[in-house]
Amino acid sequence: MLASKNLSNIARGAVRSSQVSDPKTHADDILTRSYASAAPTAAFAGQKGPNGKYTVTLIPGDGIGPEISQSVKDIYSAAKVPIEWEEVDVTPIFKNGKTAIPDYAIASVKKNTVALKGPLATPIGKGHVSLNLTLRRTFNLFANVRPCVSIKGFKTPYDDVNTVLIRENTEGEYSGIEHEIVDGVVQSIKLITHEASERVARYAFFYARSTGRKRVTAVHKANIMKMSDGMFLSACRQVSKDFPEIQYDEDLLDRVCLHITQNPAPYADRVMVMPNLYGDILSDMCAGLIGGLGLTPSGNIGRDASIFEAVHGSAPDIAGKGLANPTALLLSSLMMLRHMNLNEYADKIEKAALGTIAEGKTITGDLGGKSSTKEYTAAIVDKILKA
Ligand SMILES: NC(=O)C1=CN([C@@H]2O[C@H](COP(=O)(O)OP(=O)(O)OC[C@H]3O[C@@H](n4cnc5c(N)ncnc54)[C@H](O)[C@@H]3O)[C@@H](O)[C@H]2O)C=CC1
Ligand SMILES: O=C(O)CCC(=O)C(=O)O
Ligand SMILES: [Mg+2]
Repeated sequence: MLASKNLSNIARGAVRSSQVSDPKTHADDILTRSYASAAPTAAFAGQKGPNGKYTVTLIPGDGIGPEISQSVKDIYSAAKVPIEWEEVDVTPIFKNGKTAIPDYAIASVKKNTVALKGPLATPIGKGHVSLNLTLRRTFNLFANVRPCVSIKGFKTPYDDVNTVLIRENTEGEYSGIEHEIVDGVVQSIKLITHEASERVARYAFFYARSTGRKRVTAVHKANIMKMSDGMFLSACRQVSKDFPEIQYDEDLLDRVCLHITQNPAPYADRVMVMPNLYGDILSDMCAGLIGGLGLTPSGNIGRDASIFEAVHGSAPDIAGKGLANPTALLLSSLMMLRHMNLNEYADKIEKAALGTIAEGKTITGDLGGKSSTKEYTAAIVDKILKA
């Protein structure tokens, strides 16, 4: 349960959000609200140093991570964002026979309470555990907020996608509890607790309230996973009673996939909350509706720290070629700025980035353009300097 102090911070967020835009459905009008990150607590949203700047941990990551992180750094310098980056490398070390994230990297996030993270690659099958999941668990980043909004200037079958998906981020199918019972038989445990389900459900209702969304939909497969998803639903139902002004309903994951791809418009009125794996898959599917993974941000929100990262991975197929689209990481960083209450910087950068895409002259290959990561970044920087 969130402390009452935190409730009032969220209420303040609600006032800010309702002031920034009216409830039209055009992408232009909803963007600011959609990339909002309703902070669970302002007390843990960055520490300002004596020089007036915030120190933020930066994990550049693997594959395209360093390229897109450099792009964010260049854009932040141009926009004079009062942030000093504390760059850390999370290449795993071996500690007590297990893979671990280096202590100094953990200490940096703990101290700064806010981090921006590039993608981290995870070996398939054998090899070290996902460091992304390790970070989420280490800092108890219980809610993964994944907004997905149509981008003006990039034509897709729909121009009115505006979904917000909140994924339980610490357990479920991602618990990593697996064992071989006998030769040829493996068991993988989907762990669902009432506590974690209630916590993420409460966050989803807070988020809906503070961003002007009128409904929370719990997405599940409780027809099949009667006990685990059943418990997730019972926690959501219980929490919904505390938010009488927000409508609550439930829908099956497969049906949601069908309906969103047929017509995403009705989903613009709500927040969808769901167990871990469903959120992982559904967020990539939604990204496909707006032009791909180069465009979708996310925030891993906890009480003591928050880590912002793109929905996408390390994109090994294009790494090191200067082709990556840095927009997803940039938009994640804007969620971070709003989380830190640095809204004016976020607005300035968002306008320049989305304006560059809308013009369509200097865009990356995934959006049908011919520009490199650096050229696209330079176009955004140019817009910021001329603003
Ligand atoms: N949060 C994280 O750090 C995540 C890490 N991963 C890890 O990343 C590695 C690669 O995973 P994949 O399945 O290949 O997924 P991926 O998301 O890295 O790539 C999927 C496709 O989208 C494209 N793409 C992704 N980001 C792009 C960008 N910014 N600009 C242009 N195109 C982009 C890639 O080129 C690729 O064709 C794996 O080791 C996986 O475990 C995957 C997802 C999230
Ligand atoms: O940790 C990973 O390698 C993949 C995680 C992932 O796909 C996600 O969080 O969306
Ligand atoms: Mg994923």
